Amino acid sequence: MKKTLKIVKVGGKLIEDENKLQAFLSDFSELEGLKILVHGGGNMATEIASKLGYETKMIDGRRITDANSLKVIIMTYAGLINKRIVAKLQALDVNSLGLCGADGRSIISKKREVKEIDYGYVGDIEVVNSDFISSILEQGVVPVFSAISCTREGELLNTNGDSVAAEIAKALSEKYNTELYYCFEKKGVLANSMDENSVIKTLDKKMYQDLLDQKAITDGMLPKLLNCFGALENGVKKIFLGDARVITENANATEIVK
Ligand SMILES: Nc1ncnc2c1ncn2[C@@H]1O[C@H](COP(=O)(O)OP(=O)(O)O)[C@@H](O)[C@H]1O
Ligand SMILES: CC(=O)N[C@@H](CCC(=O)OP(=O)(O)O)C(=O)O
Repeated sequence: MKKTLKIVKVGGKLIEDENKLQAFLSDFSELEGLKILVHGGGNMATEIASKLGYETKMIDGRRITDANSLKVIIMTYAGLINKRIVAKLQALDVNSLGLCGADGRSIISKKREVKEIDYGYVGDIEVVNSDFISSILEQGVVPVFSAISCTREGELLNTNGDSVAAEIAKALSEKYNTELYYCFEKKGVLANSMDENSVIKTLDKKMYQDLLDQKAITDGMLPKLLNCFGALENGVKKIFLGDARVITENANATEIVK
């Protein structure tokens, strides 16, 4: 029988608040079984870029990444945020290993082709090295991924954190029963973005399409849900979206179903 593997993505707005980050990591440290953490950090990168005089441009929840923003992103995601999270997990007695896509050739991507929009140094994931990742897991070590992938030619690329989590979950579904949890600043997917309590408990593809038609899904929720439905169709067993507590208590969150 396959073991269960939980892949948890935590968004940038939760990790930039020290108290929220600590509470989340404490809950994460108590999760039983095999687990992987993927973190974002978009807000912090925007803030640091601005201090350096670089302007940030986002389209539909995705960052337009020029050469300067790429440098900021590598330093912020793979450096500051990733290493801080790993150190905090060590203090919580979770032996963890911080990675970006170049480490262990774990996430190989291709630079996104320019169509209507030039996203710049942004990667679309081609291969996840599931043998390498499972070899870490089987040693009892928890991989912590930043939202950076790497091309076969050795170029680091900014990669949406939600996509990193979904692609890891899909690739590891051959070896494990995978469950995907997206933790962000709302309680779940909202039917009405003005009403924090309009959480949709169960979201299927038909309802998703209706919400898209009504323009009730915008910004960062667009890549999140696109990734969720892609993951569900590619072997991922359970998917929940909610606030930081969704990993321990998912009754009030959104479950994605076919
Ligand atoms: N229908 C919706 N339900 C919930 N959030 C939504 C919805 N539509 C747009 N959003 C926005 O999407 C954001 C989540 O995406 P994002 O900011 O990228 O999160 P994270 O950085 O945590 O991954 C929410 O904070 C909210 O502003
Ligand atoms: C290409 C792209 O959009 N990459 C994202 C990666 C970080 C991320 O996903 O961070 P959050 O989870 O905090 O939103 C970005 O640079 O914003």
